[in-house]
Amino acid sequence: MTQISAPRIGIAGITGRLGTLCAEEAGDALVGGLSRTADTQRNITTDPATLAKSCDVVIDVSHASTVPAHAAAFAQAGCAWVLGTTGLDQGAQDAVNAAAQHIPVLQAANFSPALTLFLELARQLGAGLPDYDAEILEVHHRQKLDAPSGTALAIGRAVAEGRGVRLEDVARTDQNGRRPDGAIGFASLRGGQIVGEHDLVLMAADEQITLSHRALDRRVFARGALLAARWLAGRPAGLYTMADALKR
Ligand SMILES: NC(=O)C1=CN([C@@H]2O[C@H](COP(=O)(O)OP(=O)(O)OC[C@H]3O[C@@H](n4cnc5c(N)ncnc54)[C@H](OP(=O)(O)O)[C@@H]3O)[C@@H](O)[C@H]2O)C=CC1
Ligand SMILES: O=C(O)C1=N[C@H](C(=O)O)C[C@H](O)C1
Repeated sequence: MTQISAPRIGIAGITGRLGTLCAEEAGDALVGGLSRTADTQRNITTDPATLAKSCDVVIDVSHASTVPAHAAAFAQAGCAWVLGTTGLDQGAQDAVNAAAQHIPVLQAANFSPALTLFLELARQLGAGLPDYDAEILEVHHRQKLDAPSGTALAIGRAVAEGRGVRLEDVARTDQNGRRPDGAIGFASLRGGQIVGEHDLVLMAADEQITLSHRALDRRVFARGALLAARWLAGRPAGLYTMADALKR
C-alpha cells in the first residue's frame, strides 16, 4: 500500500450544507468540487471525470441520483471515493460495489466517531436481546430529502446482523396492524434545523433500553469525512467503513 501523506481532495456536493463545511475543513488540500453549476474561479466543475483527474480522493456528499455516474467516473480515473451520500437505491448500491473492485471506497451514512461506535453497540444489543422489540427513531432538519435516514438504516442493519437476519426481511416502516414478532421498526420526524438525532429502543414487557446519539454541530460529520479521506487515499481497492478508518 502507498499511503498518500497529503492527498489532494475534491468534494462532490461542495455547495451543500455538509459540502461547504468539508471544503472549510479541507483547507489547502482542497483542489476543487462538483456541482450542477460550474464555477471556474473556485475550480468547481459539473463533470465528475474532470474533478477525479485532479484529485487523490473525492468526498461525496451530494445526492443519490449522482452515485452511478460518480462510481463510473471515479473508478475510471482511479480516484479514491469517500461516499457519505444517503438514500441510495439498489442500482446505486450495486454501482458502488462495482467501483470498489477498482478503487478504494469508504461508504458511511454517518461520519461521526460516536455514531460509528453506536453501530457496534447496536449489533451487540441485537445479538444479546434477540426477542426484544427493536424500534429506531430518527429526527432531522426540514430540508432532508430521504427517510428513513441512512444512519437509521445502518443501525437497523447492525441489529439485524446481530440477530442473524436480513434487514430487508424484517424492516417495518408502515405502523398499521399488530407489530410482527422480530420486526425492526423505523420512525422519522422532520422539522426545524435539527442536525441529526438517532435512538435505538429495545423493549420487552419488563424492561427497555435506549441508545441515543445527538449530532450537535454538522461539523462533526465534516471532520469525520476529512479523517476518512486522509485514511483512504492510496489504499488498495475495496469497500471500507468508517470503523476501518477509526481503528487504532
Ligand atoms: N455521512 C454523513 O455523515 C452525512 C451524510 N449526509 C448526506 O449527505 C448528502 C448531502 O446532505 P446536505 O449537505 O445536507 O444536502 P444539501 O442539499 O445541502 O447538499 C447537497 C448538494 O448536492 C448537489 N446536488 C447534485 N445533484 C442534486 C440533486 N439531484 N438534488 C439535490 N442536490 C443535488 C447540490 O449542489 P448543486 O445545487 O450545487 O448541484 C446540493 O447543494 C445527503 O445524502 C445527506 O443524507 C449528510 C450529513 C452527514
Ligand atoms: O441529511 C442529513 O442531514 C444527515 N444525513 C445522514 C443520514 O441520512 O443518516 C447523517 C446525519 O444523520 C445527517
